[in-house]
Amino acid sequence: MLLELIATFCFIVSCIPFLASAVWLTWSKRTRHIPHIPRRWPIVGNAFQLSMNQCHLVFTEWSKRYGAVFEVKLFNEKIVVLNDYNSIHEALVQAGATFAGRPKMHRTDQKQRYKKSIVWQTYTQKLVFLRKVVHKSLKMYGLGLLALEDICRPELESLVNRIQQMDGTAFDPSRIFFDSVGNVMLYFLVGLRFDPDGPEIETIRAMSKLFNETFGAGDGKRLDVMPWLRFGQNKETRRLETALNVRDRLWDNLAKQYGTFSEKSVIGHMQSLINENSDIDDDTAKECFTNLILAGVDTTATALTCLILILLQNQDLQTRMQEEINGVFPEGVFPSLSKRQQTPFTEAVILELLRYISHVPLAVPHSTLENATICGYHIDANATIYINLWALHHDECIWPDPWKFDPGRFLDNDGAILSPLHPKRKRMLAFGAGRRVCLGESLAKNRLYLFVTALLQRLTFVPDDSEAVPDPDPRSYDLGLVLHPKPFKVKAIRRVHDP
Ligand code: HEM
Repeated sequence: MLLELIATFCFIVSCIPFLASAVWLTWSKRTRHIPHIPRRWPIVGNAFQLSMNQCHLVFTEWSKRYGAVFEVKLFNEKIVVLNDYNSIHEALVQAGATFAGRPKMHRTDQKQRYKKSIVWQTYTQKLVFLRKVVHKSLKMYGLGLLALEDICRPELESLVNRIQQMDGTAFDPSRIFFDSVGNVMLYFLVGLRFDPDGPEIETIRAMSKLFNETFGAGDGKRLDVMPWLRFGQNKETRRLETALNVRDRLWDNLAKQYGTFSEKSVIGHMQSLINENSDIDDDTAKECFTNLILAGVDTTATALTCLILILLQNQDLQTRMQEEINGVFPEGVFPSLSKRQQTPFTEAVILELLRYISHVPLAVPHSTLENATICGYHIDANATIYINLWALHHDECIWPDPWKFDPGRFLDNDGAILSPLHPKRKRMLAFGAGRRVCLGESLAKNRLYLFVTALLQRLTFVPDDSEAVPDPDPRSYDLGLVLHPKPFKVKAIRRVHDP
């Protein structure tokens, strides 16, 4: 008996080191510390290693060396960057409630914009309410397919006419697309259309450029991480002030001219709630107007511009799209969303365009609302999180030869478009995912389709021989909130259809 007791005791004692190391291993696995980008300097952190204007490219390179989840330090701010599907999906979808915040930033503190905005507000009851209001009015007003077609048709007729009247002279496509997409958006938002050569569209174009430069993850970020910049007169501070002043002037002029907007429009609907809901005031309506104009115009107009740039280098692709489009929408038949399934190649081109250019490369910064774990790494509450959609969309494990523009990635062997549940489609997250997913996803996809089909149905785009066409490879684009290709000109030839 005594011997048995001694043997049991010895057995237990000998197990202790094994048990202790098992507990330690499990614990340390669960609470692994996020890899830091090495060579952090005192005070500046990794700032010298990070070229701000190309930070999406640098992050992607770092992810190959340090793993899909890492932390970078810019002065006082620590940013966790998520670079692959597993980490991004875990944060945005599986732990969506925890990662739905927005970080506090000096740039969005101005005039307390972060309390009024959809894009910059953290995850509050008010944000949820504003998202619902916008979603409901977009749906009621125009997301019905026929209504969207009705709204786009006059704009597209006018766009194609404007281009045809140029009679083969070269023009800047980004400008002319901005006008038309802008007018569709203005109609949704305030129920008005404006003369493309008039002051309103001109102001919106200027405002869009300023906001793109000011609020992107690139250069504009300096104002958040280098606090001393806020006190002097420098490029960044002046640009932020000008951006907000231009925006205020536009809003005041519209208010003076039109008062409140049609209740059927998104912002008019919001204005009608001002007396009912103490959370909504005129500043909230103005801020949401700004958010939606900026998020809804530049993104789509730039995608169209990039497509034209890609087609200039790839005339076979253009011809194949035109043949498909004309087979379903012959001359005189306005393209219709109900026939989208009959144009799988065009659909695949649009999906590949959104993957290839990934023109909102780092989404909008997120933040954690509580302590969290991603891929086994501990992340503190209130951490800033960058979602590197650029890295996800150019990940060779998902997209072999990622720098090749290949619509075939989204087609099956029979030439049909892959189902939205196909692993490839699920890994294309151009609009983000989860609680902060882009509010305009359906609108953007449907509108892009109508613009692409209406343009190629009647026009062929060819290079302007007098100027070199810039590289369509998105690695050469300029970073703001949205990536933009270098400016270029194009010629359009009116298509002559077979009788
Ligand atoms: C090709 C076109 C577009 C692309 C690629 C795009 C992409 C994105 C992305 C990546 C985000 C950030 C998601 C995140 O924070 O994780 C976003 C947010 C947003 N987008 Fe879009 N977008 C497009 C068009 C539009 C349009 C047409 C609208 C107008 C209704 C719109 C309104 C918004 C808004 C309001 C947000 C902020 C949502 C929030 O913070 O809760 N976007 N978009």
